[in-house]
Amino acid sequence: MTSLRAVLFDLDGVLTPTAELHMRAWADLFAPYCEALGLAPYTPADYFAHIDGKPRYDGVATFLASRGVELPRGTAADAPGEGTVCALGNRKDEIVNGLFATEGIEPYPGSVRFLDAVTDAGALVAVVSSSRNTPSVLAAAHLADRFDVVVDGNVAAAEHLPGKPAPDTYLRAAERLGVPASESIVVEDALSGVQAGAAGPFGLVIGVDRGVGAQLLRTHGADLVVADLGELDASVLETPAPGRETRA
Ligand SMILES: O=P(O)(O)OC[C@H]1O[C@@H](O)[C@H](O)[C@@H](O)[C@@H]1O
Repeated sequence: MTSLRAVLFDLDGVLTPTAELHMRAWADLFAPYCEALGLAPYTPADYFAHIDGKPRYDGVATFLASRGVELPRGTAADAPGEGTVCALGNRKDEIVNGLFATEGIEPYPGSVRFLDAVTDAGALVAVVSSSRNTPSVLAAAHLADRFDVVVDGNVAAAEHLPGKPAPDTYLRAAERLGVPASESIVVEDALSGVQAGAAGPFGLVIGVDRGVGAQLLRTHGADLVVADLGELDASVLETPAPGRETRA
């Protein structure tokens, strides 16, 4: 049996509890927005279905579409506000950075134990996140020097890589590590993230259930679901994904 040689970790919700802060910031943005416009109220289910794991402006556009709202895209230089997709995304970025500063960022202890275990076993490791805040979140969590490769929202924008649920950012990370995707594990907590894993020829897709629900993670592409990465050890590097070789 071929060992899996690389582990590609999502960041928010997998390595750090920052998905929760992103979730709060999106609610702070969209709950009053929906109320003011008389739209159906924003709920946590909207985050999981439309926003979680996706690049910032894709999340805004997908949520607005769910309420039948279409705004001009605008540009990343738009002042935080409500007139364009980018302006709304930039407002949310102000809110989430405020939360990062006031709440602080510590990694999940179980995730650090799993990272230690696979690294000690010789696996190469990467972070693959849609977030453009990845460098500051990794630094705040004291994880910046733990990864061989980082493919984040900034790299994706610079290299014109489509974001999750497309598999491209994960494929790029495996390529940069010099490990075939088929020998790489994708670790994700978001539906868009496990979909990205299932859309590529990866060796294994692990779902971490931080609220999405184990069954939904499985039906969207996870081969294996855990509540916390502390449940796993380096033996996962020997885990074949059932039927994986028949996938794209
Ligand atoms: O706005 P950022 O920091 O670039 O992050 C984009 C997305 O990054 C993902 O990692 C989060 O799951 C989403 O909640 C977030 O919206």
